[in-house]
Amino acid sequence: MAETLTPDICVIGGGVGGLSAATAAAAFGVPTVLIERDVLGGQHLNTGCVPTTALLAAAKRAAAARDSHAFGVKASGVEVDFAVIHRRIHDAIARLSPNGSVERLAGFGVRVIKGEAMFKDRRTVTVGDDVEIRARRFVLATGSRPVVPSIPGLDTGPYLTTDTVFALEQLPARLIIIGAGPAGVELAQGFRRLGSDVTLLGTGEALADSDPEAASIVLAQLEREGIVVKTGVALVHVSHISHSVALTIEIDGRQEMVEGSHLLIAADRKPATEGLGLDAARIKHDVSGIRVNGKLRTSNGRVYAIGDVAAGQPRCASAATYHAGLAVRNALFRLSPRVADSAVPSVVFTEPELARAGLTETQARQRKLKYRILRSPYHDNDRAQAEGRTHGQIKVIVDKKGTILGVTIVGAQAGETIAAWCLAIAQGMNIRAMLDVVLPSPTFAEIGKRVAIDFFAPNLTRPWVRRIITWLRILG
Ligand SMILES: Cc1cc2nc3c(=O)[nH]c(=O)nc-3n(C[C@H](O)[C@H](O)[C@H](O)COP(=O)(O)OP(=O)(O)OC[C@H]3O[C@@H](n4cnc5c(N)ncnc54)[C@H](O)[C@@H]3O)c2cc1C
Ligand SMILES: NC(=O)c1ccc[n+]([C@@H]2O[C@H](COP(=O)([O-])OP(=O)(O)OC[C@H]3O[C@@H](n4cnc5c(N)ncnc54)[C@H](O)[C@@H]3O)[C@@H](O)[C@H]2O)c1
Repeated sequence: MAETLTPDICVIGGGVGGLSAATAAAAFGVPTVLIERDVLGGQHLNTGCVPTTALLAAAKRAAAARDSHAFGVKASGVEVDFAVIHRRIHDAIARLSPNGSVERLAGFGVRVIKGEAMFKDRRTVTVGDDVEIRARRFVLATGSRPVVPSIPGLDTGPYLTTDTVFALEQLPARLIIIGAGPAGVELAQGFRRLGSDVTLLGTGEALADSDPEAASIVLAQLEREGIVVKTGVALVHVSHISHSVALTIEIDGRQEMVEGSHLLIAADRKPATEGLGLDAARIKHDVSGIRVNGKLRTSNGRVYAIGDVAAGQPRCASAATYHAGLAVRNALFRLSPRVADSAVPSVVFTEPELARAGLTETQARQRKLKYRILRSPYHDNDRAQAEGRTHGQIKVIVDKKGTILGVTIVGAQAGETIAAWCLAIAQGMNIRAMLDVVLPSPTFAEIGKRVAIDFFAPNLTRPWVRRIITWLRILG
């Protein structure tokens, strides 16, 4: 072995989780090594959140330009130049890449090693034949990879995954998307608004992890925009013919054919555990990922697993960064903070956006909690009416005393307005806090105040309240 290193912390994987863990560890002044086999930044920067957001930004402008006549603004002949959109997506990635570059990490005190990491034993990792690392603690942040479903005929021709779709330099004329989770739904709306014909296929319900009322509002909008959505389908066969693809599906016992120019698989992801030598390190794992306890510790006490590779955890960038902070604190200080299972919010960045903090109603029911639902529609909100963005609602779940358990907002800017609710849930606040706070007006955030008023409204007509008012009136 050419070199042996003995850092305090060795992080494997340089996605958003690994980068956060490595920089956090180095900020405490401890020797830190980060191993990455590909480009730094992982899914978040290269194939996930950043390119999707850049695509959706262009799509929103195209949709706004087309809809502008309703506001008395005529924008005729809206044209999409996909080459510019492609360039903007990759410019955004390039502008953000320096934040996690080898040089910047070196500046923080992180040594980056390029190559494939593999455990040799319980506390030794090798990178090829060149480097051996014996660290005090390891943080595994190797993320996940797209799963390609086994459909007869699929492998006989080309198809896209979320890893390759952002390499497209031309707009797909007729796009079939398999997978109606957040990625499939966001990309369906993005490509449709840019001019593709889009068919979105789900084997189960679309946006199945979201509140069904909220998901139906998003799906209705997708259909209004001309996206063909089919759920509960079985994928029977794929035929690649010249420059097109024909997919046979079965729906309600009937077979039908869906044709397109391109096929995008956004169906599922699997944890990236292969080739890591987990068994040599006695790290328990299965198809769902690396098994962790509530402190993100694996069956090998020296090793933590975070982000997409950790079994049973939400797969999103915010979970990966949250985990990174917890794992580093546990590894360095043995503080043992535990993962709070409702701490990680989620947002589907369609228009309307679908945002959740804390529990959904389904989760509250599964946990047999006693709860009350408060709702307020967007069409009662001043800003929503003034801007003509009235599709949506807020749904708040509170316990009997009003403690906020969960919030789902579907509507304009839901991804921004959910932030206040994330704070409220993290601090264990009561819905009264929303009544007491003064909000700027007119804002979409005011729908939160409306539900708080609804919670307390029944009290205002109670006999004892009337009696107090009567007594005070007598006293002058
Ligand atoms: C299309 C799409 C859109 C998304 N949009 C959002 C969004 O809007 N918001 C959100 O919160 N989440 C979003 N996500 C999910 C989010 O991107 C991921 O949950 C998050 O990036 C996972 O981070 P990670 O650090 O755990 O893993 P990854 O980003 O997968 O990084 C893992 C890294 O480890 C490296 N690696 C793997 N094995 C080894 C090895 N043996 N040795 C060395 N290196 C290794 C990989 O090369 C990779 O760079 C999206 C995902 C997709 C696909
Ligand atoms: N805005 C966001 O926060 C955001 C956006 C995109 C992705 N993500 C996260 O990234 C991860 C990946 O997202 P995703 O949407 O690709 O995956 P997902 O697992 O969330 O959804 C995949 C969908 O494909 C379906 N599916 C599974 N197997 C299938 C098969 N064999 N054939 C057809 N359909 C199948 C599932 O039922 C599900 O509806 C998720 O954890 C997601 O939460 C987050």
